[in-house]
Amino acid sequence: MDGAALQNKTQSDTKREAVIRVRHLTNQFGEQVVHDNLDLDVWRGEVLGVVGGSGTGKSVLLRTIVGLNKPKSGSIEVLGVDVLNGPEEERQRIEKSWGVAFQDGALFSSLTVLQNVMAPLREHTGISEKLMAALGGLKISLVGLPQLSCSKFPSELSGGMRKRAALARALSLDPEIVFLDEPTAGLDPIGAAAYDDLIGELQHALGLTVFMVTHDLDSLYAICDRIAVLAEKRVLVEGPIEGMTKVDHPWVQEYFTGPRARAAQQKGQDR
Ligand SMILES: Nc1ncnc2c1ncn2[C@@H]1O[C@H](COP(=O)(O)OP(=O)(O)OP(=O)(O)O)[C@@H](O)[C@H]1O
Repeated sequence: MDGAALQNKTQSDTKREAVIRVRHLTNQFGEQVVHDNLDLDVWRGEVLGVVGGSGTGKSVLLRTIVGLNKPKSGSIEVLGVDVLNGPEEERQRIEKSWGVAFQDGALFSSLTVLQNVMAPLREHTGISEKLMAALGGLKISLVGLPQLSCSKFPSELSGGMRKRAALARALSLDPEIVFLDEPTAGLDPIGAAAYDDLIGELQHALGLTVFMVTHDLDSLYAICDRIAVLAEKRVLVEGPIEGMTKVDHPWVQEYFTGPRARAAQQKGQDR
């Protein structure tokens, strides 16, 4: 089965709502074309794993969708709003519907964990300090951090705790969509599995749509509903992980049928 056939099959199987719709996206830095006419749909309520070789533009895609990178051309709709060319007030409104957790956490180093989690509430809502602190504390519990971490600074946390704090901040405005950039990178296998479980649980409990850039095969098998493979400057194929081994492309074959993939698949079945 080729990429297009796999995509057609999964789309006709289920008529679902695209909460993110990327069309004809082109990103270029100087002479380097990173994306050329890239299309992608992200369905409501799914965990989409975005994979691809190093430098294929996974992070650039994430950054472009959330407005941190201006593309050369193309269109992006999030929850029906044109985030590239729509009215500014629509854009600002839609920004509150998503949260982003970057690879290194990107927390404010001079703020405590609680202050970090309260920051989006302070920016986007007019609620009282007391209510902000209560909601912030709730999000910190939700991601499995102890309450005593509220008063710690990011430098006083472990790498895994920093990732959870970043997730709590991403959840602070009760978003519909969460973007995660390599969330398990740098975690030990037990920490990474615990983080995957947390994402899976939160996605299920809160009905989140998750856009996750990852290299982690364990995460793909454990929690992703669908995979989008970036190669050749576009989404080469998208669909459930089971179909990936049948895609006739050297990188996809090597990635999804190599020994690491087989081990991850086995682990996924054992969970
Ligand atoms: N602001 C920028 N200016 C110039 N080039 C950039 C910029 N941002 C990204 N690039 C280039 O775009 C390409 C894609 O980068 P990106 O970080 O999206 O890759 P990636 O697929 O996430 O890679 P990795 O898996 O290694 O993290 C790289 O060649 C990178 O150097």
